[in-house]
Amino acid sequence: MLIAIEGLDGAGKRTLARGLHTAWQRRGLAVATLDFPRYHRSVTADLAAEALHGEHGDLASSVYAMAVLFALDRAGAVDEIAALRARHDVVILDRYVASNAAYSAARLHQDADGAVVGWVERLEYGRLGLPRPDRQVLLDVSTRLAGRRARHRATAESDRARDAYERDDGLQRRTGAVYAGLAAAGWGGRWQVVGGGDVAVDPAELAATLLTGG
Ligand SMILES: Nc1ncnc2c1ncn2[C@@H]1O[C@H](COP(=O)(O)OP(=O)(O)OP(=O)(O)O)[C@@H](O)[C@H]1O
Ligand SMILES: Cc1cn([C@H]2C[C@H](O)[C@@H](COP(=O)(O)O)O2)c(=O)[nH]c1=O
Repeated sequence: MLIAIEGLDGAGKRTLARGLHTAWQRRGLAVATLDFPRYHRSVTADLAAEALHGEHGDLASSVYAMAVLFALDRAGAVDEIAALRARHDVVILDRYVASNAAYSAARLHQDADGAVVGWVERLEYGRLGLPRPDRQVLLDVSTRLAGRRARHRATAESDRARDAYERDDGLQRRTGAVYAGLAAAGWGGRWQVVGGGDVAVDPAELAATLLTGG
């Protein structure tokens, strides 16, 4: 089972992914987690991060160029995803293709049925051959809470200074709206929305729900 966790910067995706991982392991399942972008493992991922921290000239100003970098990072992981799926009951992806759709559309002030969302779908699920996830979990934390967590993390961890997307409150707000639209439309497969109203998500409960298909 391939599960993608999606949401805003600072929403708590990594924390939730760890919680799900532990919950499924406790049930005796073989679980693997893969984070995107694959920092320090993929040149394209590192180029994207560097661009979002002000390097590489005007690279970050191009929505499509940034999206291609993120997509090529994932394309380089197609075999790895297949191998992980072959050896595990559950593979958790911390961000996946929908991140590219949501952030690109938000940057272009488009919504979930805008042109760039269709372009991401054709590029990644089409030409690059990425597998569609069995379930996409949208961690629907408010922009305010996600922003507060991202700011707190930036002060607490010296290597986690906020990047250009994280500093842009308007972009985060629009990204949240696009994510909601993608989930409502069932973009790329089935979605489960959790954490709305900033309620705490119990990873063990969610792990059980995802397995039973609820
Ligand atoms: N449920 C929670 N309650 C309190 N703090 C949380 C919770 N979830 C995450 N945090 C904290 O918020 C910060 C961001 O969390 P996390 O790294 O999991 O977010 P993320 O969505 O993976 O972020 P990004 O996409 O920017 O990497 C971290 O400092 C984390 O400890
Ligand atoms: C994978 C991916 C990410 N992004 C955006 C989302 C974030 O703002 C940055 C960096 O990701 P991180 O999880 O905060 O490290 O990049 C994107 O636009 N498209 C993608 O495919």
